[in-house]
Amino acid sequence: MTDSGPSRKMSRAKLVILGRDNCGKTALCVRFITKRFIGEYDHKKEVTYRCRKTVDKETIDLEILDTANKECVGSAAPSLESSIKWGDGFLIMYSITDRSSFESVSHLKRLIDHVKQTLGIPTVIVANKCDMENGRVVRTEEGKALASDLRCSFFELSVAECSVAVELAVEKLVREVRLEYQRHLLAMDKRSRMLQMRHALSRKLTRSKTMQW
Ligand SMILES: Nc1nc2c(ncn2[C@@H]2O[C@H](COP(=O)(O)OP(=O)(O)OP(=O)(O)O)[C@@H](O)[C@H]2O)c(=O)[nH]1
Repeated sequence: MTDSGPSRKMSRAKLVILGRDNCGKTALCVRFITKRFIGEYDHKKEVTYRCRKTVDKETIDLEILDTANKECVGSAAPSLESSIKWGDGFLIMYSITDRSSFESVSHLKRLIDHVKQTLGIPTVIVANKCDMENGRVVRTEEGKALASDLRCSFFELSVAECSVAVELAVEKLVREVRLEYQRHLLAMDKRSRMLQMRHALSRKLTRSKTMQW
């Protein structure tokens, strides 16, 4: 997140896409950036995409980290933690056709809270592959309930079938990151006002002591 000068608008944000292997993370990134759905990708590499988008009439430069096949335990954990430290906002994905991907959502959310050492980090949960109704093993209600427990926004969509739904989900995350940025600025302003007041008060006290002498 960075301040773009006097207007204090957020000009950049770093988003991290998390989720079990094969849930559609790369497909979502590519869909968001190019509006295209491409069936198969190289699954081995972690990639950072850069793009400029306009959300609510404000332009923003996004860096989107597509994490590769990461679990929250074992040898991949330190690298996952460094990706989380890097990010401003998180999109956790699962596939409605893979229960283990659904089960990893809460582990990932807990890890985000732990690494960031605070609650309320902008996080959106995306249930993917809703075009595969025949293979569904996670009900929409389960996804909604989990998102509500974890206090995250929730989208069920098909990256394969709907570009607009992908845009809505990522834009929601951008809005949440912006809101957090504004909150952070307000807190900083408040802190600096308090410090100014404290300095002014201590100067006044010193002056009045000097006068007594
Ligand atoms: N039917 C359907 N298939 C999808 C959808 N999204 C992704 N896929 C397919 O799911 C498979 C995995 O997609 P990826 O985008 O590579 O998944 P990933 O999460 O990046 O996988 P890893 O790189 O292994 O972590 C590919 O064969 C995609 O074509 C979807 O909405 N519907």
